Amino acid sequence: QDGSATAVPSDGVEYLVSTVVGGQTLDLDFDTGSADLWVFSSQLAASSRSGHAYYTSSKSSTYKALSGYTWDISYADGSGASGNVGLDTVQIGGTTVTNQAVELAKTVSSTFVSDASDGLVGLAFSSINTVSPQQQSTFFDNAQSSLDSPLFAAYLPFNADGAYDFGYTDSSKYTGSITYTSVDSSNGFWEYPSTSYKVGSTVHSLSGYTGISDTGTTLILMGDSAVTAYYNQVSGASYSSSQGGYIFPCSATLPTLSFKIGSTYATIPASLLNFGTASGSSCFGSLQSVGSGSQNIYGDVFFNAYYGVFDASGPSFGFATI
Ligand SMILES: O=C(NNC1=NCCC1)c1ccc(Br)cc1
Repeated sequence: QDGSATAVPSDGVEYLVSTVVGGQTLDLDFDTGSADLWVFSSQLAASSRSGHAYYTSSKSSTYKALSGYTWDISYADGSGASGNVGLDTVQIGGTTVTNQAVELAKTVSSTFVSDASDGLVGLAFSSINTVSPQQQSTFFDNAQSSLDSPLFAAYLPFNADGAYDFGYTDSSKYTGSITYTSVDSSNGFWEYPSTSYKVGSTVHSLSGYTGISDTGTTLILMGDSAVTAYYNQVSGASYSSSQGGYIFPCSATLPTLSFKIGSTYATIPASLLNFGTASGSSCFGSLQSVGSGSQNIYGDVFFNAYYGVFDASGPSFGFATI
């Protein structure tokens, strides 16, 4: 059963989707960069649950415990969570999956306590699910057989309600055509070659680099050579260790940033490259460093400009201008 669920922007950091788990409604962060569906649960300390909706398995008539199953996830930004596992019915928009592995948090890191989400829905490949002793399938993997097409799409417009579409692409959410590229899922991500970028109109090579489409990451994270090349073109830009990234005068003129997804450039407009006020008259850049490694991470700021299609047949990733 195809369907669409509304994604609401929260604090400019994430988009939350109202999701029903065992009859209980939670606001979850859909994350194409991980593969665990986990929720704040009644097993958490009250101080960790503060400000959050949480799932209580004893209140669900359809919950089935998976005895002895555990999960423990660490994200690239240093956040993490862990707990135990059961099966329950999960409803997202018009799509329902029965016997979905639902990972109940017993611990969550401070980032999650302070963020607005009540848990995450992992939409990367099930090969990186952290449940032990038996890996579990993602909501999307479980839903595929009931969808018209084995795909979902992310529509995340800047500062406005968006959507996740399951089983179809919605042509009212994009202009022009969708450009697809083959995905290498061997690392468990929606990953593809990303071997060139442009600062304004100046072309740079990124030999051997890949990109990952990751709705669970807020910003655009690229290698230091690209980040340095970009901010060298921004008057007054500097790296601020106190702010944890590159900042610039809010009055600065920003160049566009383009990067290849497969063989086609995606272009991020200057307006999206100013993430907002850091402090005083300094603004924080939407482009920041991914640190070491050759994987660029194209997060929500990318999806603010492009409708993203995650197609399991292939697999492939497609994008079209919003
Ligand atoms: O963790 C990742 N994405 N999701 C989330 N981040 C923070 C909370 C959720 C992530 C995935 C792949 C790579 Br490469 C780097 C980061």
